[in-house]
Amino acid sequence: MILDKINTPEDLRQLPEDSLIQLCADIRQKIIEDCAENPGHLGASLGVIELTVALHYVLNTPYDNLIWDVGHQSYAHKILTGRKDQFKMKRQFGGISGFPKMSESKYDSFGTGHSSTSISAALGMAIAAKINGETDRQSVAVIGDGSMTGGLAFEALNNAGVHNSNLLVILNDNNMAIDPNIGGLNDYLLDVTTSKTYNKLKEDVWHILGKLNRISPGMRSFIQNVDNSLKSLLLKRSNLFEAMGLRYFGPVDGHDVNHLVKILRDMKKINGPKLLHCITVKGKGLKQAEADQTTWHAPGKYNKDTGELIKEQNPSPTPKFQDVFGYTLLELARANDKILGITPAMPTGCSLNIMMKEMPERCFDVGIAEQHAVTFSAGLAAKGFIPYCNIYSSFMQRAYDQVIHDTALQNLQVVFCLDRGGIVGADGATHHGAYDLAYFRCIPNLTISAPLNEEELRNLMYTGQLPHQQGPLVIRYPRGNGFMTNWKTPFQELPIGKGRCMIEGEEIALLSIGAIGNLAQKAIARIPRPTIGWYDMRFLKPIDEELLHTIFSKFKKIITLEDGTIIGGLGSAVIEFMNKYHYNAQVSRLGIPDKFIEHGSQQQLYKLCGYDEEAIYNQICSLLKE
Ligand SMILES: Cc1ncc(C[n+]2csc(CCOP(=O)(O)OP(=O)(O)O)c2C)c(N)n1
Ligand SMILES: CC(=O)[C@@H](O)[C@H](O)COP(=O)(O)O
Ligand SMILES: [Mg+2]
Repeated sequence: MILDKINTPEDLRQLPEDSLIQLCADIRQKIIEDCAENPGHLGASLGVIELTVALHYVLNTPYDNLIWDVGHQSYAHKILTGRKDQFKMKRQFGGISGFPKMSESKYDSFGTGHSSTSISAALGMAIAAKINGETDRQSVAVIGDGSMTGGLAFEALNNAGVHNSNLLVILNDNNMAIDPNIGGLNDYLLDVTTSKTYNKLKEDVWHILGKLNRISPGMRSFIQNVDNSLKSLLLKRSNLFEAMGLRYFGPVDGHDVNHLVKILRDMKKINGPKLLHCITVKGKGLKQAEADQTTWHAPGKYNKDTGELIKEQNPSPTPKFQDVFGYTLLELARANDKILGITPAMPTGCSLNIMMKEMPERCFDVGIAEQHAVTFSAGLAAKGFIPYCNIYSSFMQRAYDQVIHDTALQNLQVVFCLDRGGIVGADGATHHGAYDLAYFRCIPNLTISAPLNEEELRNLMYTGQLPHQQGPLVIRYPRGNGFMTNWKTPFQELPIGKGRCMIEGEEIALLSIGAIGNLAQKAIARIPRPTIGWYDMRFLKPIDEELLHTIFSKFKKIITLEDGTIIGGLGSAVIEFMNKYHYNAQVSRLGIPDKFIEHGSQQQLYKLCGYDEEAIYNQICSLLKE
């Protein structure tokens, strides 16, 4: 294996060009073998192996900046940049991250995980290099066609066009996001790829480029100028990226490593912002992954020889929360024709695809565009529809102002279903839904809820569409399976802002919000009753003050439990209540501490944060001893 001899890009750059194809094959084999046992984002990473090898071969990394948008496609990059042996432990507790991370490697020029950031970051680095007089330093952003639909990417392109910096954007166009990439940009990219006029222009540009290599620098700049003025008019009219001020090259075959090397070498000689459009295949090299790209985006375990997916040994008898959302929304939508479903590019992830199958005209996949998803929903609500806007908690961070300015301020009835609230597991720090309870609690008009289980999720979703429901409602639930086998219970309206006592107690009151309360229940079951009282608060805002008065009048020891950051969430709300009404109690707050939490299983991370079942039990015991 050639890969055996390669540990760093410096080793790679010693290889003759004719061995690059074999190196790509070796890397592909390693990724397929390792991910079979230790799953991750397979499809995207298989699609950029040739690009990764060509980039590290031509660029002078880490002096040159190389930024991977989202970063889920960075496996070949990790293998080639000193992490070959650690790759087996990626995404596991204590192992390397599944995403690029500046603290992990000097070759990770910028940390990613959320989409559409790469062009902004690369432009920042390109301008920094320019200011520093480093005219030879390249800054390269590799961004997918899906991530290019994000508003931030467009903001960056718009800005890049007016700076004469050494920025290269590689558009990795595989015509897919996690689900099929849909929208105007996607149609445009397909047009560019197939248009005859366009390909003619492209050939002319390559022709000039080829000649540039063989002539003197003075002549080169003269021809470049002539080429620019002759073509700019035509290209600017016909090409979006040229119109924004970037020179456009392509489309090229993103799996022809030797051709990519040649093109990248040529492009290094051209100053100013430029974009190379590469056509790739998501899942390249594994038949099943190419055939079903959505499943193989992050497929779980599979047989490395046959590519057959391995079924879970003991599948959970309870449903995933996301599926409870999906089936419940369809059920509600059948009965209420005002209900619509919105997702920013996660129809499979959040299970809106369940409603999409039956009612495609009432579901909207708006692209990787969380800000737009929220304001679009607000617009629909302003005209009397009831949008269920489903966004993963950590991606909702993008749309904060849209929730405040466009939705809450106008008190519009949008139901925000926040999937992946709390610790998510292997995706790690970029993806934990740690902050939502805290960042939403300070927004007026917003009702914030978190269901304890499937039945509660259904009832909250039901309550959200009732005619007397006012303003925006947040329903926040975690990644993974619920707790009930018979979860399709009849709908019941839940009183807004009301919590409930689950277990009566005498010495300590444990107040929880959301599904993490089920761990509290288990911990309390180990203590002889009736010592510990358990309260499921259901709503963080408005918080149930009546219930809190009852609790504070009875208990002097209180534990709060939330699967979210301690600062600003339930614990903070309870302490604020205590101060407001001058109660005096000892309040211990369990939740995510004030630091970024890495990757691992959910259980490992609950333990790390001090709120797994054992930690809750220990906290109760230590309070009992006092
Ligand atoms: C802000 C944000 N929203 C959603 C996601 C979830 N997500 C991760 S990868 C992906 C699809 C990306 O598509 P593309 O950029 O084309 O890359 P590909 O997977 O096709 O290589 C999505 C929606 C994310 N990481 N960040
Ligand atoms: C890279 C990315 O952002 C998504 O693929 C994310 O990993 C999906 O997470 P779930 O597995 O929780 O749907
Ligand atoms: Mg794509």
